[in-house]
Amino acid sequence: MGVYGTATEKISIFERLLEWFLFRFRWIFVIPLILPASLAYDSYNFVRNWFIYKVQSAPKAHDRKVAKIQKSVKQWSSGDRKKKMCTARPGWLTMSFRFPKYKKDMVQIKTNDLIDILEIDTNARTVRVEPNVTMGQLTRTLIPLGYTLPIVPELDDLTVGGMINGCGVESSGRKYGMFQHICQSFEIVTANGELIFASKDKNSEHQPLFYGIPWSHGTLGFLVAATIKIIPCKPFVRLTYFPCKTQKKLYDRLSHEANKNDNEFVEGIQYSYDSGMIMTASFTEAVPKNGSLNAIGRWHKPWFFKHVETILKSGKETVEYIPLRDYYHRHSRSIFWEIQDLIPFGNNVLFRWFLGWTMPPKVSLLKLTTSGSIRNIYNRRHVIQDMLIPLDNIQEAVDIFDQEVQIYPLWLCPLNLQSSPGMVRQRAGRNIMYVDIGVYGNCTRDTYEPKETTRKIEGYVRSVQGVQMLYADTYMTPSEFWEMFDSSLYDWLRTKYNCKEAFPNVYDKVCKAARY
Ligand SMILES: Cc1cc2nc3c(=O)[nH]c(=O)nc-3n(C[C@H](O)[C@H](O)[C@H](O)COP(=O)(O)OP(=O)(O)OC[C@H]3O[C@@H](n4cnc5c(N)ncnc54)[C@H](O)[C@@H]3O)c2cc1C
Ligand SMILES: NC(=O)C1=CN([C@@H]2O[C@H](COP(=O)(O)OP(=O)(O)OC[C@H]3O[C@@H](n4cnc5c(N)ncnc54)[C@H](OP(=O)(O)O)[C@@H]3O)[C@@H](O)[C@H]2O)C=CC1
Ligand SMILES: CC(C)=CCC[C@@H](C)[C@H]1CC[C@H]2C3=C(CC[C@]12C)[C@@]1(C)CC[C@H](O)C[C@@H]1CC3
Repeated sequence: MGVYGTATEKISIFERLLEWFLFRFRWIFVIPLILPASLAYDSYNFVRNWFIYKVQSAPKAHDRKVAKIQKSVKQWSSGDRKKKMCTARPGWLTMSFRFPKYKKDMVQIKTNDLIDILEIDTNARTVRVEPNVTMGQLTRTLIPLGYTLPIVPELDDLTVGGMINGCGVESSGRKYGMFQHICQSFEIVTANGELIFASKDKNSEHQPLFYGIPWSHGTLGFLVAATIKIIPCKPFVRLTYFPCKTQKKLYDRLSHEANKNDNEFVEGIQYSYDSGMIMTASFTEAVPKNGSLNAIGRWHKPWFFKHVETILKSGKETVEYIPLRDYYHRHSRSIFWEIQDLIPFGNNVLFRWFLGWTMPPKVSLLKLTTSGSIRNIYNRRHVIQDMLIPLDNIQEAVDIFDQEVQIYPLWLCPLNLQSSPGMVRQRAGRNIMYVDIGVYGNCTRDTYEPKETTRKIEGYVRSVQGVQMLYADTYMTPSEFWEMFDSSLYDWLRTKYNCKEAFPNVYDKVCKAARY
């Protein structure tokens, strides 16, 4: 029997065929099981969250929940401290492809029930939330009140805790930066069980901790609440599509629009080496009489990236009016473009009209049911990476992605990176326009080796003072990691707040060895 693979990973033709079959025909399982389960899960949460919000029981319950967390941490602190702590959020719920290995050897602190919006203060223009509140929950609550978060990372199930302890980017990043930049303060349970308030305010005693938390992945304390800025919004966005048929036009347009103050939102989708679409949007009160309304979130509508591709093919600059919530979650229904591997015929008009209302499958349930064989295929062929690099380097960066993985579409999301203290190293002393290049899909290059290829890309990203989003697989060594990220504030905070015994170092949580 023929054997394929690298020296470390030999597999037979039979195994490969079985994997391929399971991957290709996964929809047989996804449609009758995962879709109804996703619908049931979402419906339950919708009703539960609506009820809790209406009876306003969350703020009282919050103090009780936090006291329980403090008690568990104090118990750990007075114990033998042989094991370190992490949250008890199960690996399958998290928005990365990997299952965290580290959790099973650690003391898991139950932060799972911190799932409520605590307070919306329209005078102060803030919302105070628990960390497991999701982006979908926030847009559903805030938009009808005429408010929104300045940055809404698009997948419905992303959590505030993940966006703060990890990182969050979205098409309004050109104006507001990353999710951490729209936060005002964090309430943290420290390694000795104390509850502290870390605020952006320069007079706040714990201000350095406020800057240290983003990207630290829960290794400086447990986040139990966050106060985030809100801004007034309007019910629609006016979205302009700029088709670009050469790479130069695409990047020139991206750079021009990212630096233009009138744009609230700017994103690009690159469909091939030399073509793509740049989209800009701003809030608008109503659809003008001759305007074209497109409720892209409705169940029977084409997947957003396919709709954009159709406009690209037409080559016509186009304007559409889109309901705000549909715009924010435009990539949810097709999980960017990942859905085409799971349900290849999902964008067919008949499927959309008959079963579109059951979509999308929940990422967490897909993750929970990813068998070993499917995981092998993903490990060998599939790339899920986001690299944040200076916008001026985009051409060079895409050349490297093209040479190494040749995956399209690419997601291009400009973001204004502030020069503030913290793990993300940006020492210019002024804001610099970065771009997140998101690569999600199957690699078509024969030379692709997950580790070597990713290391080459990581090396390039470091060389231009870029950073890799840490939900993705990172193959860097500790010294390479700390060359990419800034440890000065982090290390000092680890000592000041007695974190070294309590929590692993962030590298040990995010490196490949810590994940299945
Ligand atoms: C031994 C020790 C003691 C410490 N004691 C305290 C303390 O008492 N109080 C306290 O608050 N902190 C303390 N810290 C933390 C310290 O504030 C941070 O490490 C701080 O970021 C160091 O700044 P730096 O410019 O020296 O380092 P750098 O490594 O140059 O920069 C650190 C961060 O600041 C950013 N930065 C650099 N230049 C600029 C700029 N011009 N504009 C905006 N951002 C910039 C960088 O991007 C980076 O994220 C201590 C750290 C150490 C190692
Ligand atoms: N548009 C975007 O920006 C997108 C971003 N992502 C990425 O997905 C991830 C978010 O996924 P999500 O499932 O929401 O979050 P996760 O559960 O994956 O959490 C991410 C990290 O934050 C830590 N964390 C979460 N909550 C707390 C808390 N209350 N206290 C302390 N630490 C905490 C976790 O620690 P522990 O390991 O202890 O649980 C974990 O290390 C982010 O890393 C983000 O970068 C993914 C898709 C889109
Ligand atoms: C916009 C940014 C910054 C990132 C988007 C990343 C997402 C596209 C990925 C994050 C987690 C990924 C998972 C999958 C697809 C791609 C992501 C949503 C799967 C659903 C693919 C199918 C597997 O069986 C389960 C995966 C879980 C994680």
